[in-house]
Amino acid sequence: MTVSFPIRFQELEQQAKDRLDPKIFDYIQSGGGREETLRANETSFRKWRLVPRFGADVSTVSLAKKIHGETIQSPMMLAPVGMQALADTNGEKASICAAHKYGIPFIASTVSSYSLEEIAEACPNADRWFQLYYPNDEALAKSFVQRAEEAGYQAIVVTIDMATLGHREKDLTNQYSPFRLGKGMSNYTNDPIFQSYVASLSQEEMRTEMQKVFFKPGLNWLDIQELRKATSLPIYIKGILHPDDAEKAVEIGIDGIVISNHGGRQLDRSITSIDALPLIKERVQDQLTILLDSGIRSGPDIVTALALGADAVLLGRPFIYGLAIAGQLGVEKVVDNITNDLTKTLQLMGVNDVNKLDSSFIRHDS
Ligand SMILES: Cc1cc2nc3c(=O)[nH]c(=O)nc-3n(C[C@H](O)[C@H](O)[C@H](O)COP(=O)(O)O)c2cc1C
Ligand SMILES: O=C(O)C(=O)c1ccccc1
Repeated sequence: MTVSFPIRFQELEQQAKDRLDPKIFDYIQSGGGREETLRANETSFRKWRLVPRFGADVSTVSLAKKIHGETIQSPMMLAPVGMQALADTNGEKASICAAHKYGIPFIASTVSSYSLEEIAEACPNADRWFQLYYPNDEALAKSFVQRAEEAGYQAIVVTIDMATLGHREKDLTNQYSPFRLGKGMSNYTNDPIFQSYVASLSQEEMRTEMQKVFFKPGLNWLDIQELRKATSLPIYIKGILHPDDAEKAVEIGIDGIVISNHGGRQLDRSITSIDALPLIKERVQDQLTILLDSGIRSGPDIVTALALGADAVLLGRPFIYGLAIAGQLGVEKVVDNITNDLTKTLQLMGVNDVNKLDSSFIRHDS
């Protein structure tokens, strides 16, 4: 019997669960602490209600967005997710090609299964951004950025919510650590600087060395300012939730932010992204690009984020589940389904261009 590709998120998750090793599934699905934020990510979208208007011709709907002068075909991107070979052997190489089919950017993680060069080569015309876990080593940080530039990446996304790994109860119970298994090291082992550090070390010692440079709990605004000087690529900061931090990003010439609680995987009881958005937007207005993730599952979720002032959203677990179920085709099905939902949502709201969304289309259900 062939099982049809799931439409509902719950079924997507269930089919991925059926296919994956239980510990790997738990690693992907779970959140930090008691998973309060993970749950809130979904429920807080529902506190917003859409207010449709009548009279616009919605026979066609434009989803295209301009981000830094580049057009993306719909207001979404694939979020940086590490170690995608856990879901499918082709990992990031499958996901980036799926993203390219839909004309949306793929954001490659620092801890991807394949190196940033391999990912770029898998689909050379794809829009690609590089997510940086700022290493606790200046030379390595510079080298990552330089390699991303050389491999045609169009932006750097610095993730700032990883001072330490979240206290993930499921992974701790399962005693599962992708680090211990040596996953997600390709960008390190293929780096000339990293290679010079580990030349005479055993595999085991190399893994320890990688973990040592991975976390930079002392990461601060000066580091970001230095990075600003070191590259001419647009820089995004991912993990912003406070308006003061968004304002600081503007001050030092950052191009954009990703409002994110890391899909509820880091700080439990964190504010949700959609709840953080209104005050951040009020503070920074259009001074930088605003992206948002954590809990995006449907067309109405995307419309809510855009109506409140986001320029585009990032998809995390939904596309990873698609990848686990059917590789590249699975990612395409997920993007296709969410895109169709978005199109219909806009038509039913009387909006024929995604750029026309604003706060008049939304009301808080209090
Ligand atoms: C398995 C997994 C691995 C992730 N790895 C990274 C990563 O390497 N870098 C990063 O910035 N965010 C990482 N994230 C967070 C995502 O970029 C994104 O913020 C989050 O998944 C969005 O929430 P959602 O899954 O509810 O859509 C990861 C998320 C998951 C589920
Ligand atoms: O699991 C994560 O959310 C994540 O970002 C990560 C952290 C360490 C290694 C790989 C991915």
